[in-house]
Amino acid sequence: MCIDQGEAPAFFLDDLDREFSNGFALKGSQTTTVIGDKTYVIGGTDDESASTIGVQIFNRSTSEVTIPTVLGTKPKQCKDHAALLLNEDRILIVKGDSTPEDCAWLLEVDTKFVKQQQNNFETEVVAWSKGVRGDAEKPIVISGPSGVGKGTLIAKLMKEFPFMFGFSVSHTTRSPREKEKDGVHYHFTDRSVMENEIKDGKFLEFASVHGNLYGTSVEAVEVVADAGKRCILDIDVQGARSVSESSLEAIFIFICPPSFEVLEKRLRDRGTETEEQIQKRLRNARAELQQGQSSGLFEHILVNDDLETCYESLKKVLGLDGIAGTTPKPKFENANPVPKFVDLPVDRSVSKIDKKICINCRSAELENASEQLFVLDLSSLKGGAPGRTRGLNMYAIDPFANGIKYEI
Ligand SMILES: Nc1ncnc2c1ncn2[C@@H]1O[C@H](COP(=O)(O)OP(=O)(O)OP(=O)(O)O)[C@@H](O)[C@H]1O
Ligand SMILES: Nc1nc2c(ncn2[C@@H]2O[C@H](COP(=O)(O)O)[C@@H](O)[C@H]2O)c(=O)[nH]1
Repeated sequence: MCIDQGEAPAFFLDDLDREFSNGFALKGSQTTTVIGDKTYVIGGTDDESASTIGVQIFNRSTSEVTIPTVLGTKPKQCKDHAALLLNEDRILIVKGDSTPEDCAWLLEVDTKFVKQQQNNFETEVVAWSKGVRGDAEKPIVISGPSGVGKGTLIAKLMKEFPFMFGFSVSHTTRSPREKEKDGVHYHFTDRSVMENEIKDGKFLEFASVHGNLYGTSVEAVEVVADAGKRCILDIDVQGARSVSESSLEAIFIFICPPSFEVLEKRLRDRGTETEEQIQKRLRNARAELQQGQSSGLFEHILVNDDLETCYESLKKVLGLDGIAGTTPKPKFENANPVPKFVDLPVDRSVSKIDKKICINCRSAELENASEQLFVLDLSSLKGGAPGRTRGLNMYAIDPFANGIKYEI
């Protein structure tokens, strides 16, 4: 067997007590998890039409129930789930009747990220992130004044290494330029829509740049990582600072022009801005150059004088000098049968052995097998909300093939 032997499984059955002192009663599939004075009630909502799993907090010292601000992508409702407290700061939710890709979710309740957001929102905050397998390489943040050549360098990188890099498509309230496509260069949006989405916690970072709103959604970064690629963000210095303070670990690169005059010429020659906008961008460039070079935020500062020389320096920083970029990464092929569904036992109990969560799934997958053991290995979890918690390992153990592990 690949789970540790000799340790008695600890069974978790959360909601033994289904009524609270203030008369608040749990509904069918809701579970409770206690942390200090707070009981997190997970599942269902007051609005039964809601399609995602709801969260309420019962404060035992005040007997009040609050609905927190919920950040991150929320998991879809399911008929059943199990809840397990991890490290006093996040709760693992195992969805019953789900696919392996959608079975593990983490609700951060007291992590560094949640504490920061509580200060911003001045409310109770919790944040969902989806547990996913494998690691993602650190995203690359590229900043520099408007017209310095960030977009040109990124386009070269993506062209040479199409299988390696993916671009984080930002949201912006500025109007599209002639050749720009919605959803490719930017998600073009209205200010009021974007402001509401910012309030809803959709953005990893956002800033007002040259009079318009720009922002990186959590989803923009995560879809690139989900596709197995390394994410590139083209954002201004304010945005880079916000990313450095977020839970996203990234590499920060600042691009400088050889001189202010050259920067001005490139902006003018590009021909995409009015004179008024050019003046505004140049005024902002002075401040950005000063901050970029002196803030200590950027680990790498490159001068874009000759394009090819700067591109080679960028490749070197990324460890790509001498690497051919056209070969796709081999896909992981799994020869073993894998279960299509994770189904919780009737009593919703799952057992935790060290950092492994074991679930006796009812399975229609394996003929003659009434159940099979499904293991969620949390020993290499990385990152956290917003978005995805990576490094989850999942495998099934065939009850008939002693010791054979099926990677999912
Ligand atoms: N090394 C270079 N030498 C000469 N021209 C360059 C060089 N790098 C970029 N350019 C040109 O400068 C202009 C501005 O480049 P680009 O649009 O990539 O800048 P940017 O930093 O992405 O600007 P913004 O922040 O406004 O999006 C473009 O016309 C591009 O072709
Ligand atoms: N903070 C953020 N800055 C962003 C984002 N997307 C782009 N940008 C920066 O805005 C300026 C202007 O871009 P332009 O396309 O109008 O020329 C440039 O410096 C970009 O780096 C973002 O999501 N967040």
